[in-house]
Amino acid sequence: ARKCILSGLWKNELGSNMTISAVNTDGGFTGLYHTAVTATDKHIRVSPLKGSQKPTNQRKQLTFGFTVSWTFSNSMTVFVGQCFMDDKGKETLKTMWLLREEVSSPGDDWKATRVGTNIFTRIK
Ligand SMILES: O=C(CCCC[C@@H]1SC[C@@H]2NC(=O)N[C@@H]21)NCCc1cc([N+](=O)[O-])ccc1O
Repeated sequence: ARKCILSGLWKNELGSNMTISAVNTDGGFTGLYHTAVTATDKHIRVSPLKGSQKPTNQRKQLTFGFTVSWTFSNSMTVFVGQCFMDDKGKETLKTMWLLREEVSSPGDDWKATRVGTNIFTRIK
């Protein structure tokens, strides 16, 4: 494919994997996220994701964003990124994320958000 396509199965350098469903005409998509890591001692479970991308007819290397609402912890992560394709047609999703945990009081708000990067590649 000469254009990045988000739908399919992806993994990142932490060992997490995600499945993105078909992208609809307005760029919306849903999927499932299975994180390999967690900051809680909770048992990790698959969590839903919802996102949107710029329609591919405009961009080859499209930008996107998605939200994962964790089913096992009162926290939420948003990912934003871009799909890059090398000259062999290999796609890479370079992303940054914000992880917001639920804290018990506004006084703890300062420590409630973590930030990081993740790189995703396709799982054949
Ligand atoms: O762990 C999670 C959900 C999974 C996040 C996985 C991240 S998303 C970015 C990165 N990429 C990826 O694949 N996986 C990781 N929430 C913990 C928040 C939390 C922390 C504490 N605490 O630290 O005390 C207490 C209560 C809490 O709810």
